[in-house]
Amino acid sequence: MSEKREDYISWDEYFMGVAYLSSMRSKDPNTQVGACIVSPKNKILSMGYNGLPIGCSDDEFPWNRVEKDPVLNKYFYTTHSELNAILNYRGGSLEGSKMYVTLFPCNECAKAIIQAGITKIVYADDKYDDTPAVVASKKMLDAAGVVYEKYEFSGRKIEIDL
Ligand SMILES: Nc1nc(=O)n([C@H]2C[C@H](O)[C@@H](COP(=O)(O)O)O2)cc1CO
Ligand SMILES: [Zn+2]
Repeated sequence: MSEKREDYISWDEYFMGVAYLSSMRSKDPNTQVGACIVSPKNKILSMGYNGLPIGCSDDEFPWNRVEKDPVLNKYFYTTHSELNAILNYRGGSLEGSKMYVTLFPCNECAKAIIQAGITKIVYADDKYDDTPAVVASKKMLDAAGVVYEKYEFSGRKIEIDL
């Protein structure tokens, strides 16, 4: 009788891998973010990446970051991956679920995460940790009892022929 294979990916690699795969759909030239929401029983409930709302053309809206006029920058228009993952969910409740996300959530997404009942965040990168948005985000997540944990990179590389 043959044994089961042993080099299968872990739950964490699976869910963070899906978050990274989602981020690859982003049209943002500077930062691509992906999120994956998982039930307490390890079922994937939803995914999202940072992008424009439906009907707002990727080719017509701006992708700038540093224009003086904020209307000419992307920030007023892009929906963050975390909010998209929450909004993409078409099932019942996200109460008690976990979110895997490639970049630490901002204050706006933290509010949505808290209000959706998500109780744990696993994040890969925290490159904006010293910004007010992330400081405020952590303040709210702490107050609401949402646990956040840094993803531990396993070193595994996955190549997929598409
Ligand atoms: N947690 C996050 N999730 C996201 O989806 N984003 C998105 C918004 C922008 O489209 C992009 C950040 O652009 P930049 O400032 O690094 O050029 O990533 C940003 C953050 C940061 O808080
Ligand atoms: Zn956000």
